[in-house]
Amino acid sequence: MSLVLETRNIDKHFYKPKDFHVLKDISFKIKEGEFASIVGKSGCGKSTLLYILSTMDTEYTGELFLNEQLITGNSKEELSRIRNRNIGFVFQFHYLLSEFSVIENVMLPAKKLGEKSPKEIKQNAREKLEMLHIGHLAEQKASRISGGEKQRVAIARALINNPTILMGDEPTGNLDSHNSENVFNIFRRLSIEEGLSLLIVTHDNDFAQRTDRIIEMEDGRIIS
Ligand SMILES: Nc1ncnc2c1ncn2[C@@H]1O[C@H](COP(=O)(O)OP(=O)(O)OP(=O)(O)O)[C@@H](O)[C@H]1O
Repeated sequence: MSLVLETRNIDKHFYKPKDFHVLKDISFKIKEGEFASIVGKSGCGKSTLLYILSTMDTEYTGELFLNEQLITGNSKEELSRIRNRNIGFVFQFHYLLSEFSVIENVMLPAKKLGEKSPKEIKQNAREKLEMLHIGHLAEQKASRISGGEKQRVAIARALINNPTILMGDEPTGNLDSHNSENVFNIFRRLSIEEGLSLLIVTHDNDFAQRTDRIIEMEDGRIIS
């Protein structure tokens, strides 16, 4: 099975207000279709790590590979293209554009990538919404749907460019247990049926326990 993500000896310091060694020798691999979680106490470096893995932060040492290609050292423009095409994101807060319809929100990352016609993008967006059982909401304004539905729209938006990996920072952090369960089941199905890899930062122990692998962090290190 191919490797989707690999880190080799990633280290990072914050230098302001004083030198702080936030990530220490982080090395791990995520395979195709693997559903992994990152856990650890508040402040241990989970979000900082995710920011690097998502290619948004380039201020680190060590190496980051995506789909077996070294991407550390690539230009900002190249990283932006790689990110758009290969990585989907889901956050605690959905960041939908409230005045846009559901389907317009889902279409945005594909429009930004600019590789398909508007008609094709709309068709793909419809398919993603159907897959998440919210096809009937396509023409609704994003401000008019429930919190659980918004998070499903955010997942559809994250999937629109058919990424190889979906990364999440507390994607169930703002949801009740019923909607969290829904999101977990969607992620599980995506890993099994679509071969999507998932790497999810979570404080939800129940959620983490049911993923394929738990990456546990403490004080900037992986401890298990
Ligand atoms: N820009 C920054 N400059 C300096 N220190 C920072 C910066 N960003 C984060 N930190 C510090 O780095 C440490 C790790 O932060 P990070 O947000 O990665 O932790 P976390 O494990 O995601 O925490 P939480 O679970 O609360 O979200 C914290 O001590 C934080 O205060």
